[in-house]
Amino acid sequence: MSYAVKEIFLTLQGEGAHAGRASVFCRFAGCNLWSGREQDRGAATCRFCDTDFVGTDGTLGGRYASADALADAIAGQWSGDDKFRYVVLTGGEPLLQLDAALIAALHARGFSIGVETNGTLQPPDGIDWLCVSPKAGAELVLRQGQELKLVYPQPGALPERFEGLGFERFSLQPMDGPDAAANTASAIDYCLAHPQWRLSLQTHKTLGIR
Ligand SMILES: C[S@@+](CC[C@H](N)C(=O)[O-])C[C@H]1O[C@@H](n2cnc3c(N)ncnc32)[C@H](O)[C@@H]1O
Ligand SMILES: Nc1nc2[nH]cc(C(=O)O)c2c(=O)[nH]1
Ligand code: SF4
Ligand SMILES: [Mg+2]
Repeated sequence: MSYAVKEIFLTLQGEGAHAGRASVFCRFAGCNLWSGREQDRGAATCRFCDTDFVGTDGTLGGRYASADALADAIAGQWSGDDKFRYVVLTGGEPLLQLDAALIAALHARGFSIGVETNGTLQPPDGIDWLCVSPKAGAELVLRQGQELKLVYPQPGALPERFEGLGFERFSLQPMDGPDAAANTASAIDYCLAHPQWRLSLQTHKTLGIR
C-alpha cells in the first residue's frame, strides 16, 4: 500500500489533552467529508475546516511507496530523547489510509501513535491515543477511544449527544473562523456549566507555530 502525504513536520501538539507535547505531525492528503476545494466548501458535509490537505506539495509531502519508507521519513524528523517519540497522524482524514503495516512500522521505531479523526471510519488496531472529532451531518461510527474533541458550536452536534460515549477525555474546541471570539466565550461558559468538558484551545495558532 502506498500513502499520499501532504506534509510531515515536527512541532508541539497544539490542541487537546496532549497540548504542548513534542510531536511529529504527518498530514495525509484527502478527506471523505470535503474535497478541500473552496468552491465545494458550501456543499460539503464538513464546512468549517481550517486545513489545506489537498495534494502532496507540502514539507516532505509525496507519495510514499511503503510503510517503512513513510515511517523512516517520520522518524527522521524526531529530535531529542528517543524514549519520548510521538507521532500525530492527521489530515485530511488519516483513517482513509492508515493501516496495520504503518502502525507496526511506527511502533517498531519506538513511536507512540496519536490519531486525529472525524470518527466516520474504523481504525486499525494499535493506536495509542485516538482523538475523535465528530462532525454534524456525518454518522459517528467511532464511539470509544481516548479523547472526544468537539468543535463548538455546531448546530446538529450538541455536546449532550456525546457525553455518554466511551472516552477518557472530553474536550471542547472553539470553532475558528469569523466568529472565533464569540465561539471561545460560549465554549468557556459551556465548560463552566458542564465540568465533564475541558476547554481545548488551538495554541499553535496563537503561538505562531505550525
Ligand atoms: C483538520 S482536522 C483533521 C483530522 C480529521 N479529519 C478530523 O476532522 O478530526 C484536525 C482537527 O482540527 C479540527 N478543526 C478543523 N477545523 C477547525 C476550526 N475551524 N476550528 C477549530 N477546530 C477545527 C478538527 O475538528 C480536528 O479535531
Ligand atoms: N501544532 C499543531 N497542533 C495540531 N493539533 C491538531 C492539528 C491538526 O491539524 O490535526 C494540529 C496542527 O496542525 N498543528
Ligand atoms: S473532516 Fe477534518 S479534514 Fe475533513 S474537512 Fe472536516 S475538519 Fe477538515
Ligand atoms: Mg490543524
